[in-house]
Parts: sequence; C-alpha cells; structure tokens
Amino acid sequence: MTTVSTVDAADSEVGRLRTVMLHRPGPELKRLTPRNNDKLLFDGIPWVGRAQDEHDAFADTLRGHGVEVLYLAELLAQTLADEAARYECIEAALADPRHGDTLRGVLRSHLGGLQPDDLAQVLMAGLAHDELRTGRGLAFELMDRHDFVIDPLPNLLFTRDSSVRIGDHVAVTSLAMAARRRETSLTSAIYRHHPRFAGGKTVYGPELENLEGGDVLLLAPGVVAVGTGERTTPAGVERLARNVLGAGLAHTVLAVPIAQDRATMHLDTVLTMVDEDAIVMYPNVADELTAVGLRWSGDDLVIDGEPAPFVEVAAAAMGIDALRIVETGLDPVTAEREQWDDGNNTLAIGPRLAVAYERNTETNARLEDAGIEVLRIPGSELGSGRGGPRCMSCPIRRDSLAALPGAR
Ligand SMILES: NC(=[NH2+])NCCC[C@H](N)C(=O)O
Repeated sequence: MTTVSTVDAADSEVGRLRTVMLHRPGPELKRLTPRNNDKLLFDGIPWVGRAQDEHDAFADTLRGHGVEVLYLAELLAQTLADEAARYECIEAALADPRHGDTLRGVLRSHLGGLQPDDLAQVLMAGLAHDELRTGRGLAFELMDRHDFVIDPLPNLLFTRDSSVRIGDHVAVTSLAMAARRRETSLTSAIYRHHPRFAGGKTVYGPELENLEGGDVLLLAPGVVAVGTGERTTPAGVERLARNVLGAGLAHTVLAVPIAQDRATMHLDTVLTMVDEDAIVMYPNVADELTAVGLRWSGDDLVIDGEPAPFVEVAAAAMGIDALRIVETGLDPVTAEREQWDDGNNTLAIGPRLAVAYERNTETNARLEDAGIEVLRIPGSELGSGRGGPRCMSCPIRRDSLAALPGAR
C-alpha cells in the first residue's frame, strides 16, 4: 500500500515519484576537452546540444508521468539571492590552493560583483583563464592558458550523488573525487537557503567522511543499503548508519562492499530496484556481492552478524521471502556492455515502472519479461559521463510504501 506524500520525503526506491531534482547539462559540459575529460570523469567529449535534447526527453518523460521536475540551476540562481548563500558558495570556489592571495582577492571581488544568475553560471561552468579580464598575480600569470581559474563542474548532471533524501531528512554528501567535491557547496546552499527547502532536516553533511548518493539505496521503508568502494568509504557508511539509525530513520543499514573500479563506482551501477521486491542486477557480480547489517542497540551502532550474500541479507532485512532478480544483458559479454552503458541504472518512478536508456535492448527486454514497464530514453551523449537515469535524478518526494510507520 502506498500513501500519497505531501512532504518532501522518500522511504523507498519505487514509491510513486512526485518531485525530482535534475540538472540540464549546460555550459559546464562545453568545458570538456581531450586534455581534461579524464580528470573531469567523462569518457569522451559529449555533443552538448544533443545531450540537452536527450535530457529534455528524460524530463518530459518524467513530467508526462506526473512528476514535478525541479532544475538545480534554477534553484541555485534563486538561492544566490541570499547573502549568506552567496558568501558560502563563493568562499567554496576560492578554497583552491592554486590561487594564492592575489588571485583569490581578484576573484573574490569579481564573483562578488555578479548578479545571482551570472554567479550561478560561473559556479557551475567555472571560469577560464582568459575570461578573467582583471586577472593578475603570479599564480594567474604562470597558470596554463588552457586551465580554469575556477574548475567547471560537469558532473552536476548526476544530481543523485551530491544529495540524497532519506525519509524526511536530506543527506548532503561528501564527494570523493576532487573533480566533484565543490558540487556539495551548491547543493548544501540550496537545501539551507532556498525557500523551498530552508528549515528542512539534514542527516549528513559534506564535512563528513566520503559518501556519495549513488551508493545509497532505500531498499524498503526502514532499510537502507550503502555501497562502499571507489567512492563511499567504510567510514562513510558507518557515519551514515550512525546518523540514520540514531535519528530513527531506518532500523537497518546494510554495508555492501563493491569493487574499487570505475565500472562499479557506485552501488547503483550494479543494481537498482524496479519493484517493491525486485532488482535489476549485473550477474557478473551477483555471486560475489555480500552485505552486513548495522543496527542501533541502546545508544550505539552494532554489526549484526557476519557478511552474507547480499540478496539474502537484503530480503531478511526487508521482511520478504526473496528478492526477485532481473539480470543485466543476456550473456556475460552483453551484460558487461550493458552494465557499462548503465543498463542497471534505472530510475523507478513507481512500482514496476522504470526509466531506462533505450540502448540497453537486452536488459530492457528482460525487464519487460519480468513485468516491468520500461520508459525508454535516448542516452548516446548523456552516457559519456557514465551515468544513467538513476544517477541523473535526485528524488525529493516519493509516496511512502509504508502502510503504517514501522510496518515492516
Ligand atoms: N550514481 C552514479 N552512478 N553516478 C555516476 C556518476 C558519473 C560521474 N562521471 C562520476 O564519475 O562521478
């Protein structure tokens, strides 16, 4: 049973999606060059106009199913009307050891003079060396002309990673890769200063141990799985578990070790939920994936048992007999290709209703065989950042799956 939500909250991956935050790819993607794309975590140089068209198709698909789409860029520009938010975001951009005092001073007055819309653009797209007409100082003079005085944030596209809703709280995460770290200064400012969110409850902050939203899966009301690998550290899982369990937002947090590999950078690259009791999962890791439960006892965190196969630990915590599994691809080679192209990275917008990249034909066919309706979107250009519909979306409000509080 689901309950229509009237507050910003989410207690599952599949409750009817009501509001989502997306980021339409913008000028920050035009900063990608063959010199910097690896450092900026893109596999190629996307055709930006086409990426925008693909993203618009994604947003239209969501709106067509009654989902309210909020855009990060608009929220940010509105947030930057607030003095405190401006100060925080500007100082975060200036906390770059490459600058030195002279350049930092120049930048502070340059950014301080910009209107909210323009400031938002610079904070997202960065500032190229030759765009800073007033630039001076040794650091500025000796900087490579191809370099950015303020680095662009092309991975803002993946709104999943920089914040995540857990119950009626929001976790602003602590991103692991240098190229992404500044993103959370923007999401943090939005949640704290935008009138739509101000006063909301938070359960994690960017100053804490590394944690990325792509690793966090709300398996069921009260059960949160957290991957730990290339991005989220074990200490990050422990901290989130402590905060989430301590605040009574869940009864169990599952720590799920994943390979420290680009192909499996987040838990949502190997599995996502498509129904209350079903996941789409990459079979080449299925056999090895384990989980260990964390619970709250008295006033402390306890490890509940030994690591055991993920699907078993998850089903037990969720209070169901078994998790139904739809496998990526058809054979190991197809599976590897479709996993890489984010075939697993579906966004459920309701039970048995998921958005997926059209290119993953075999995985999508399997999902349909399993009774999941697949809403296909193009992703030829969007995919070059290595993220699918789930990575590109941050649910703000979903209908609750819990019939009653503590039902499971
Ligand atoms: N939740 C996800 N799987 N996000 C994908 C993020 C991709 C991005 N280029 C990165 O490396 O960080």
